[in-house]
Amino acid sequence: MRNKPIANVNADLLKERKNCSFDIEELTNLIDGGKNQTARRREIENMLLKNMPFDIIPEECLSAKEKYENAVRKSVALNKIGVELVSQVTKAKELSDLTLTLRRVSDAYFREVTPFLLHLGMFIPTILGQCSDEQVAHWLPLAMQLKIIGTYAQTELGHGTFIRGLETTATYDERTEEFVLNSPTLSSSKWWAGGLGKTANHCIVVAQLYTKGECYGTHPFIVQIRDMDTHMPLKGLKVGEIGPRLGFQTADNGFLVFDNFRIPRDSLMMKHAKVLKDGTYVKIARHSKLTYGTMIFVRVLLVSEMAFNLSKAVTIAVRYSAVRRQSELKPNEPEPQVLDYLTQQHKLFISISTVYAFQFTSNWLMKTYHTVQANMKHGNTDALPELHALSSCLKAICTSDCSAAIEQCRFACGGHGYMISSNLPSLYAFTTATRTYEGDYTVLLLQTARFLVKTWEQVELGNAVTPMVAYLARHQNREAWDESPEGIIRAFEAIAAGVYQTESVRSVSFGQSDAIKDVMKQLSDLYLLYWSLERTGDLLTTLKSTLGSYDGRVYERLMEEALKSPLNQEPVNESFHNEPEPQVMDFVSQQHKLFIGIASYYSYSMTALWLWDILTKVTSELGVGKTDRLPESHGRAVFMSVFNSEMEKSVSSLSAPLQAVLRQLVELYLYYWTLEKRGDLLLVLQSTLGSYDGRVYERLMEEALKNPPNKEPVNESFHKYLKPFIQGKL
Ligand SMILES: CCCCCCCCCC/C=C\CCCCCCCC(=O)SCCNC(=O)CCNC(=O)[C@H](O)C(C)(C)COP(=O)(O)OP(=O)(O)OC[C@H]1O[C@@H](n2cnc3c(N)ncnc32)[C@H](O)[C@@H]1OP(=O)(O)O
Ligand SMILES: Cc1cc2nc3c(=O)[nH]c(=O)nc-3n(C[C@H](O)[C@H](O)[C@H](O)COP(=O)(O)OP(=O)(O)OC[C@H]3O[C@@H](n4cnc5c(N)ncnc54)[C@H](O)[C@@H]3O)c2cc1C
Repeated sequence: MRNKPIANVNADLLKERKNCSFDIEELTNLIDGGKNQTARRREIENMLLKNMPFDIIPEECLSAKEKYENAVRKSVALNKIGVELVSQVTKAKELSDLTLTLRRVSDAYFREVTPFLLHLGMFIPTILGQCSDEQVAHWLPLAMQLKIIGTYAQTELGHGTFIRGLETTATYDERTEEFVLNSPTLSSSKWWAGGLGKTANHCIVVAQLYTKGECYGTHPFIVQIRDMDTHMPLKGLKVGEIGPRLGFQTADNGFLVFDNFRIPRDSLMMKHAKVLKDGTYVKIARHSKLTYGTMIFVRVLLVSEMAFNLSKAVTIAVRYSAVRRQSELKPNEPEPQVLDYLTQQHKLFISISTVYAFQFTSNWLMKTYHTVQANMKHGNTDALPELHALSSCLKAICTSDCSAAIEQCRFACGGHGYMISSNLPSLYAFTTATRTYEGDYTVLLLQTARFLVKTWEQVELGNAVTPMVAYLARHQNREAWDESPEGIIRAFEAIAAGVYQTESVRSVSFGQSDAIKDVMKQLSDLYLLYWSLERTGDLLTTLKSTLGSYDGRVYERLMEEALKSPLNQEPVNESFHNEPEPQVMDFVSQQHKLFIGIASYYSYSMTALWLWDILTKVTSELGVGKTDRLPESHGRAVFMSVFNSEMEKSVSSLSAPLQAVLRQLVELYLYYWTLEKRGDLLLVLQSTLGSYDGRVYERLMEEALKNPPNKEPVNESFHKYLKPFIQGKL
């Protein structure tokens, strides 16, 4: 399909392609993983092109409800083909290649994401990773053939990061051999699960397991949540869509609240722990964190997801930069392509290199993941902590870098890059979420730091550490290395850079032509040089700080530095004899403090008047006394208003300079209290998160309930597409 010549190609693009120093097909094969894989991908693309419904109206022009229904329509058509293709596969490797190809190609049909993303990305992997063999045999075929549609509900209104703090309870009732699910508080409402709002009929629920009066911590349960025929939510639970968000608009992220909702005993996913009929808890896992396994898997997946998303963004930006011409550099000559500007290349080339850094590292990380999994099957969990640390830091960095790089690509496309139709805003909205979900950036980096500190302790004790962190031992020389946060950050940057360089060299060392090797080498060098320049500060061996020295001799160093000061080279400065002492007003730093205050005063006085209107409105709308701060605000408002109007009346007979000073006093009063009481004014922020009273969860839930998709219990796309599809009638 793509290798056929296309008519009417822009002349500048053609020229750029002709200038290419290597065979594009060869690089395509490298990216796909070989010639056969390229051929297979094209075959699947052609099949989808023939069979997939395209958008008639662009997705972005539809209402939220229409967007969702359109996404279901396309997902069902795509999954029909996917299920058919999967059923023809016999080998595990073929299945993983096919899944990856489908994942990549399917993206072409969605501006946003499919409501089935969680089914594919987390529901199926959790069945594989958390179910006993018998449970896998039951659930996996149903899930693979999409007879059931699932999602993964771990996060709650009150907790996403701190999993041990989840509040949903699953209490075993040995009389009926059931677990009883409850959401004891508002903050325990499940929140965020993709596909939960409208699409899924099953859900993995992570809850605190109680049996025989004891709590055994969080465990995953597989739970049916909607009737398979009517799609109505089952009795004992409340489920809905959480409301509009930055991206993921077609993923129907949902909430779920349990009220004594009963599920059979074998709903507990029993690979790592089980509860016997009589309620006895049996631990099977050799490592307490194996129930977190799906998260590790998805973090590994996300590295390649980021490579893919950035590759799309940078392809868009590079092609457009070849087409776009701007500014007359020489009179009567054509304007140059923006791609020719060095500053434009600076924006784009690092993204290209980053794509390859991510993709090579991702291939390596996935192999490492499978090796660790294979070892764990034989009971060896030794490598799990390192895999957790590695997947955490690589996930954190690549998601963060990827969304920043996509923003650069958007900047590189000027105003047109801001159009939804450029796809750059959607790519950004999708990738910036990845920095938060599946483990927040900071939190995951802290997990890695924890591992590195522990490893460092082992190095200090002279114990052996794994090859990946062996460089810590090599760098025991204090001059080159230290255990400061900067040192730790430097350490994991070294890991990432090291993997990229070795993996890219290994991947291009056979088969590939010299031309490809040259380009890969250049990209690799660019990546390393770019980041060493970006992080020059971290790479400095001394911190140039009296306070941060390794040996902690803070006071000695402060004194040594003080003694070096030129002022200390003479016992009495000549100004003592000759110059008058300056007024503090003459110090620039003092003027800075004062003049900013004066300038701010003028600008804020305008703002204060504006805020005043709002404050009055808020006070009257909410009613005095509704919160304990409102009476105070009211009193303050009366003072302000009386002072303002009374002063105005009385100053008219005074001289102009005095009038001006008194007016300034009024404004100062308003300004002072506006700043002092800005917390109260937050009432105008229109934010569920930033309200003055801090009723965050209540407001999130209130807003979610106002959400139009929640006005109908079952969306019509269920009857039109989902039901016929699930029942094999489509
Ligand atoms: C037709 C088309 C075809 C399509 C094909 C399908 C392909 C689809 C691909 C799509 C790709 C992706 C899409 C996915 C979409 C996902 C959407 C988002 C989903 C979610 O967000 S789900 C929710 C995720 N939530 C989180 O990630 C929560 C983050 N929090 C945590 O992970 C943990 O709570 C914690 C921060 C790690 C802390 O945990 P805890 O308090 O229990 O632990 P401690 O800090 O006290 O540490 C104790 C000890 O445990 C070690 N440890 C922690 N975690 C792990 C782990 N995961 N594994 C191993 N060990 C772990 C930690 O290191 C400590 O060890 P130590 O004591 O130091 O030895
Ligand atoms: C688009 C999207 C889709 C999602 N899909 C799902 C889904 O399908 N299923 C699901 O279960 N969840 C899902 N989530 C939820 C997601 O996993 C959580 O939002 C994520 O894990 C972060 O947790 P949090 O929201 O509680 O953030 P918080 O932990 O509240 O983070 C807030 C701030 O506190 C900081 N912080 C928190 N803890 C610490 C700490 N220990 N040390 C230092 N700083 C800290 C963070 O760095 C951050 O700056 C989704 C989220 C999004 C945005």
